[in-house]
Amino acid sequence: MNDMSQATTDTPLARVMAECLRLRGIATSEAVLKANLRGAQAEAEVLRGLSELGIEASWVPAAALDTDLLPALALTDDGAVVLTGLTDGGFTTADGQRLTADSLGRCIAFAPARSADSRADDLVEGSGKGWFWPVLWRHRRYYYEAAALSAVINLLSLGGIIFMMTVYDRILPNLAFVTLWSLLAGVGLALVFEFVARSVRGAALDSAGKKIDLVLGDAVFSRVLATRMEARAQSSGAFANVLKEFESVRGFVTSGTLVAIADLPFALLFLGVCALIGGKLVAVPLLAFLVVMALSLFVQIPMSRLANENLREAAVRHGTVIESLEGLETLKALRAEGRMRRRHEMSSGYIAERAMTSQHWSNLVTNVTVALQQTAAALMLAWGVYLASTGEATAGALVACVQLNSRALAPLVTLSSLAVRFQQVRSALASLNRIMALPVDRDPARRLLSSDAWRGEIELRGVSFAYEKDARPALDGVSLKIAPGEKIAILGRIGSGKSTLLRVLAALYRPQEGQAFLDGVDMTAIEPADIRAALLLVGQDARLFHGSLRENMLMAAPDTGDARMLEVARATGVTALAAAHPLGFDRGVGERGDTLSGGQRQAVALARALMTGAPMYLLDEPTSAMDQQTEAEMLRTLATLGDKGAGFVIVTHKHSILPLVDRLIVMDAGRVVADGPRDAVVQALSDGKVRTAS
Ligand SMILES: Nc1ncnc2c1ncn2[C@@H]1O[C@H](COP(=O)(O)OP(=O)(O)OP(=O)(O)O)[C@@H](O)[C@H]1O
Repeated sequence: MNDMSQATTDTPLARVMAECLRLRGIATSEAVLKANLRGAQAEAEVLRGLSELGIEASWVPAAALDTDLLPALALTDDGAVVLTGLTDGGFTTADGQRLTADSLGRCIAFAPARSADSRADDLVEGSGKGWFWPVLWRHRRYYYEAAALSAVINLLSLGGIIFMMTVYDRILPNLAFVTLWSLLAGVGLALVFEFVARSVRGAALDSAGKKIDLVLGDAVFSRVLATRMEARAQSSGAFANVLKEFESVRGFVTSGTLVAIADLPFALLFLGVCALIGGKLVAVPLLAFLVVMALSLFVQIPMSRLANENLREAAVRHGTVIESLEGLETLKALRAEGRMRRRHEMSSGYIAERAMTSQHWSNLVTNVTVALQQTAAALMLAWGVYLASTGEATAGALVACVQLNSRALAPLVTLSSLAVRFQQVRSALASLNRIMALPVDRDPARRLLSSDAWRGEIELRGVSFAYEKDARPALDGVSLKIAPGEKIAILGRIGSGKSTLLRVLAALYRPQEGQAFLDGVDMTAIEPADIRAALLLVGQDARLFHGSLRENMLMAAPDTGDARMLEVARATGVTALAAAHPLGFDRGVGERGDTLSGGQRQAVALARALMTGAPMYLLDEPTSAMDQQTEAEMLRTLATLGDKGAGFVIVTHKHSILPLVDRLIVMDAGRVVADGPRDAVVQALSDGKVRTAS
């Protein structure tokens, strides 16, 4: 089987790959590989996913494998195997089979593990600028091609001008028709070449555009998904807007814009030729050229400021739009549409005003350039007449110089009209650089621990965490230990830090003080995907994603078969949801799960989590939107979970959940104020012996 999409989703490729990597001395778990390779459609995507984990790999045909590259992973008709040794004309696999090279598809060979050496870190981890220019540099071939073609086009156009001069100076006075037709044929040929060169140049830039788009687009989006929660922007809309701006950056570096830049040196060539032909006459276009250049550079100052202001306001406007769309129901119910509309209107007005001023500056440069182009032509002609009267210039030289003047100033007209865009792009690139420099979940310089056998034992030592720098900490010196399989409820008033505690346990946020351990290992030394697979969080908002019920159920465990899905669906009441729709498990759930009720969404979210078979679940009010009967069914499911050895930590405001747990933790103002066996804590609470801050 050579189709990666099949291999990564339908077969336990991640398991086989983890085994292969282990044999190669690279420790990584199935969970981590699944998290990074899921959805990889192309071979290059698999390599990119691995490279993000610091694993160097390459695709090779089976016949090219030698002992240095073994163990390697090979795709077969049934999935994947680990090749461990070479035999005559074939391979032995990790499970003792013998396979011929012909029966194998493409293979992945892994480079041996490298030790992390912090001495190189400064060079490797840049300030966020390293994502863009190196990619452009890698595609420089296309730009060289485009620049070479620009040279050809400019030189050919020079031929046209020389032709015109010859017609005036030699052909017209002598009525040399034969020469005229031969020259005309030459010019015709040059025009055909110019047309071809322009088309090829366009195609080269398009190819560069497509390739750069794929690489950079993916790099930016992957980085956004990998950004640490505490580092991401508060407004998703504003964040999304910066991503949208990536389009403008991409469009700029792969559009005809660069052609105008490549034309600029030829402006000097045209001026040089003008000096050769027209002598002193070149002073006129040279002066015009310098004035336009100076003006173009000067207007960059206000335009840069305007572009920055516009980008900021466009982010605010996008944030307003996204927030309004997400909360449309509530806005309508509160009749608060006007408030959002006004915010949108204000932003739009601000943006339009600045866009107009930018355009005004750009128009000024364009108009001045065009006016100077024409003035220079008129002045050259007038001065040319005087020069011609003294024999210093010919009529042909005059006509050629006027042409050269317009050719020399033409790229400036294009560039000045692109100045607005250039400033937008510069400003967008600066924002993107900031995003690309945000800290990510996974420190690429560290070789993180990875295993599939986490037991779910948790320990926090003096953990403190605040969402914002000077805000009161949401967790304040929390210390606790949770044994594998324990069933614990966390109680506490609203805002006491219960959800934050679960988020820190799931490694979504890192403690600013203190340490968190999983199975005795500091969580900062473990692959975040491993922590999240072992300590599975079901958040308060039970968020589903656009797609079918089945896709949502299988989201965290795509390799699971239908039998397991049905078992979990039955236990969580999701089968009833499927049965109520003609499409069954293929029914769509809408964006965010909007076509389901709140309680139904919670049932699916819980089922989705249970599919993974994690050793410990972190449940944040998982049944808050359910009716009594459904809740009772859920709780029975949770209890059976516990019986199978999995533990859970459940945040709840419901007393009906307490009989299910052995231990209670009470939180107040970010601190643990009571922790112990359930009955003892309930007693202490009812006796008023638990001291709270308020
Ligand atoms: N994303 C966030 N950004 C900033 N502050 C936050 C964020 N989430 C929570 N907080 C603050 O952190 C504190 C603890 O919130 P948390 O959600 O952990 O409380 P909780 O005990 O789970 O409350 P509830 O029972 O209402 O769910 C609160 O003061 C809250 O205002």
